[in-house]
Amino acid sequence: MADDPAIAFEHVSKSYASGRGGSGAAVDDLSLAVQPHEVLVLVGPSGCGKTTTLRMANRLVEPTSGRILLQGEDVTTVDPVGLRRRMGYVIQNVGLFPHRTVAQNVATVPGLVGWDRKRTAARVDELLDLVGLPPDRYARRFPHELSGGERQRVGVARALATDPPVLLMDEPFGAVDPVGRRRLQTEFARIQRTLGITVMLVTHDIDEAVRMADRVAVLSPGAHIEQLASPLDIVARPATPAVADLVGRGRTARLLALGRLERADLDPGVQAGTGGPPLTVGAELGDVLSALVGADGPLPVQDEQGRVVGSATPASVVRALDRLTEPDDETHATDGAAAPVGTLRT
Ligand SMILES: Nc1ncnc2c1ncn2[C@@H]1O[C@H](COP(=O)(O)OP(=O)(O)OP(=O)(O)O)[C@@H](O)[C@H]1O
Repeated sequence: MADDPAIAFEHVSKSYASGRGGSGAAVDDLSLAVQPHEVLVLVGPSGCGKTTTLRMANRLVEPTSGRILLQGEDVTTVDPVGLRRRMGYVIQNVGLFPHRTVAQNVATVPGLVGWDRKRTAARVDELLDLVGLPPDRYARRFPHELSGGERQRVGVARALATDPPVLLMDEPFGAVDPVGRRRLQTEFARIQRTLGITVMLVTHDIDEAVRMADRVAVLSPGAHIEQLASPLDIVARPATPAVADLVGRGRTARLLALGRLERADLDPGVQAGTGGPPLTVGAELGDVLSALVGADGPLPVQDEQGRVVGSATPASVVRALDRLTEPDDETHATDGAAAPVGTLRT
């Protein structure tokens, strides 16, 4: 069981009774495994089956066919209350109980599963601290006394209350303004790493996907997997035209955020420019570019031991982008979906 995926979808399909005709299944023969401790993000256009997929995992929607396993166990054999305790669920707009305080909202599932008052109160305080809402200031407030971002934090705390190994998140930051959203994403990434929790997250925002994910599954209608890969691979080497289309706008900017400087990108000469901070092999390309913009020439680059191993110029960044987008084997060279970065402008 220890080696089982956290969640496995095996040939899962879902057709809604009200669906038109037989061919338009919301989810059509999906097989997908979410590994323990990873953040797997489902991204794709509206109506492609993301929410249906997520809701089948916790049995808010029953599959028409196929099996879904939670840590090796068929979810249909787990009683629904036990299942919810093992899978937290966070949705857009949270769905907090409006007439209950923050503390009472977070205590919902512990109450359902019969925790005593003391244990519940301690857990509520711990979780509010974890999500950045100090209990002395927030525990007694009501949802209408919170900002949108604070409500989302309460939603995350509530979903984590019984320490579930798996968290399902459906557009969890969708209702928050872009700045607050970015902050929530960063904080949530910290919480996820701290807890080592397995996360399956649904979004239609490719930037959120590549920022949050260990792996991204790009879906097309019927929850068909267009590509399942690391964020960098998705952006640098889209496997199909649909993926290329999704990452197309802003692709170079995303590559600058995801890509790293390597030795092979450097100019061999060790000319020391001035005005920029020291650069190291492995630096984020966006940081390299920023440093070069503030410098008056090539910048020396050090290895992990602090030895200067070459210098970085704007050409180094272009080389890095070309390296990242070069097809590295036949599987990536599909239909010219991954245009060389030199042809892309963000
Ligand atoms: N209860 C339902 N009854 C009938 N059809 C449904 C139902 N729920 C979803 N569908 C249909 O199933 C398909 C997939 O819907 P789903 O909500 O899973 O997509 P999604 O990718 O999450 O979309 P969005 O990004 O817009 O939320 C859509 O065509 C939708 O109209």
